[in-house]
Amino acid sequence: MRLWMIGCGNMAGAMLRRWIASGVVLAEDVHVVNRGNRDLPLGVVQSRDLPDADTPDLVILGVKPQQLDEVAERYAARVSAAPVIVSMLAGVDAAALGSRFPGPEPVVVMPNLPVEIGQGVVAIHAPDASEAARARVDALMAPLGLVRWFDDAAGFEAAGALSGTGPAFLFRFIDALAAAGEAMGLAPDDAAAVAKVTASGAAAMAAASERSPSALADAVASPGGMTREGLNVLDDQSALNALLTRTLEAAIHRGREMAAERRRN
Ligand SMILES: NC(=O)C1=CN([C@@H]2O[C@H](COP(=O)(O)OP(=O)(O)OC[C@H]3O[C@@H](n4cnc5c(N)ncnc54)[C@H](OP(=O)(O)O)[C@@H]3O)[C@@H](O)[C@H]2O)C=CC1
Ligand SMILES: O=C(O)[C@@H]1CCC=N1
Repeated sequence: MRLWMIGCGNMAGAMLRRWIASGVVLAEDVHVVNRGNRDLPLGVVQSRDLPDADTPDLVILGVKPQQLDEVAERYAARVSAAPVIVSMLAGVDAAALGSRFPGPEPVVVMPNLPVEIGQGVVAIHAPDASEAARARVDALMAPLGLVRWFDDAAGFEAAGALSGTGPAFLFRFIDALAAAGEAMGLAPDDAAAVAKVTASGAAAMAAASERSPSALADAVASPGGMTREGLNVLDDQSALNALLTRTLEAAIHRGREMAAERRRN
């Protein structure tokens, strides 16, 4: 599959590394346009402009949402013959994408960083996409992890916010566990190592188990033991649930503000 990638930083770079590692894309079939060269897989061409070669099978947009108009102005005509353009820009819906890039079918995705190891989530919203566009996007996204199409905008917004931002919240949780360990007297290195492996082991178990995370928590909490006392703190007045609901609400609120900014422009 031949790709042109306009903007390839943290997120698009993570996707690209997985595409190449999985073999779904060959490095020599990828042309990246960034403002400066990045550390990308060997064989990927990087430049400051799109090539004059034939149009690719897919164009991937990986710049920041605030850069949408700048890159549309510069590249819309050049990509107009491509069959599909995929945007990962938060707060940029299919209408905002399609109006700036006439020609290709617009597909909006919200990936997350663990796609780099094939354990990410890619939420996709493109209710009007043709079967051919869906098949092409599915083939590309399959090696990244869980791929879910949401035909309703609300479902896509909620799933995209949860999966797209979620890794950052979990990374914070790991740090908070380590900090709590330090507060109990652990050396920083020990606290960080123990917190990381505790998190990765528990996450892997939750993903693989037929038991729910709640049932697994109960399995850790021996009756009358230590864990239950700790869970009682987290569960008191649904403290953790309330905190995460507020967290996700704040992220979604910002996504809506960004979407409104793109509509105004
Ligand atoms: N980070 C994440 O976990 C997620 C991010 N996203 C979305 O991904 C997008 C990128 O975010 P992220 O990867 O974090 O940001 P980065 O800043 O890491 O990546 C942006 C990339 O765009 C390039 N760029 C900027 N301006 C231009 C231009 N005019 N022409 C060509 N390339 C340009 C930058 O190049 P240079 O470095 O040379 O300036 C950089 O490589 C955002 O829209 C965000 O909403 C979506 C889901 C998750
Ligand atoms: O923070 C952001 O805006 C992007 C979208 C989801 C994750 N990162």
